[in-house]
Amino acid sequence: MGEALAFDASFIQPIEHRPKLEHVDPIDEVPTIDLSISDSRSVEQLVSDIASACENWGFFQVINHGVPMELLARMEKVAKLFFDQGIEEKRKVKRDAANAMGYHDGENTKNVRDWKEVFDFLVRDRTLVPASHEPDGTSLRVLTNQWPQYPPEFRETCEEYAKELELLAYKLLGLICLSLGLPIADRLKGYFQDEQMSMVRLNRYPPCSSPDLVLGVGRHKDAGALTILAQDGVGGLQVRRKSDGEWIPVKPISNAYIVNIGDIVQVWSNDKYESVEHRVVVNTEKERFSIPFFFFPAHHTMVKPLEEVVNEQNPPKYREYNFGKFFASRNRSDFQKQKVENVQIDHFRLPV
Ligand SMILES: O=C(O)CCC(=O)C(=O)O
Ligand SMILES: [Fe+2]
Repeated sequence: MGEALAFDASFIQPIEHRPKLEHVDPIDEVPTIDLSISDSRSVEQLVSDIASACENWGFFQVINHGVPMELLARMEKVAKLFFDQGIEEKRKVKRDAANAMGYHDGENTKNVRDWKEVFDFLVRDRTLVPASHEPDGTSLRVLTNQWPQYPPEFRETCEEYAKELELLAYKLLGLICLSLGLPIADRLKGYFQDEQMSMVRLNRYPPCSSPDLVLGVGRHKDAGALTILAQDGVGGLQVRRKSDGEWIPVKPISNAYIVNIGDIVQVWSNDKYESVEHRVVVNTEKERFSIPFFFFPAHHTMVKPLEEVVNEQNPPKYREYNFGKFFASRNRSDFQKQKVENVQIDHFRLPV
């Protein structure tokens, strides 16, 4: 992805979405939560910290999360070695309409091109997904991973990483369950076992001569249940603060993961927790790497407010929707510019 692309109009954000690049001093920041339990820190305290972070921010960072830091370091290394290759090499594992996994450098968020290149792989290889976004279509297709030859340890490292992150995802899902007052931490696990659609993405954001005109990823909400993100020390992720709508940078903390609530947890919690908008700004100097793990349930999951959460005073705010179809519609814009804004959970909101 060359610097000359800076002047390609497809990257240019509408004026109202261009980033302010001057330093913003956040009055308060995304909370950091220690996941370890000790004599001085009970599970109840941890669950209560998770509840406040989910309600107030929809985003938090976690430390003492159990993922070995040497494994993350190896992931960052193979990501860099892969992206540092020439475009011809990377395009050998290019994603296309037939295979959604692999390398690509042309994603659109809200119809503007993102200033990044990515490599995607599934946590469960050979995952079933709906063949089309059409609501009536019932046929499925199989998504498979494709792996580059270089670096040779790429595949093994990615597979090992995905397994570790899945464990962290279950841990966080359990804590979120408890924080919503559900009696059993494993209540939501069944939606993910066997056929989960979870995937890991390696992102590289190249430096850009006009960072004021573009975004690494345009503002968006994540469609899954949770996202668990590793970012390097460069910074660039910004979160829309719920209290005032300001874009607040998420400070890089070494050895921490950033966790955010996705659309599914918003619906499950009947809006107690919200999936918050975020975006990535780029800079003139440094390339940035990040690695999100998107925790997605099985394609056939029907998403609706949890029975344990709704009652007469808090009636369901959404009608149910099929996650696989939601995901398929959301991803259409990756290949073809869409004339309309892509699907959002608000389309399933029930009238009050
Ligand atoms: O790179 C980042 O910091 C965030 C990326 C992101 O939000 C996404 O890929 O959904
Ligand atoms: Fe995101």
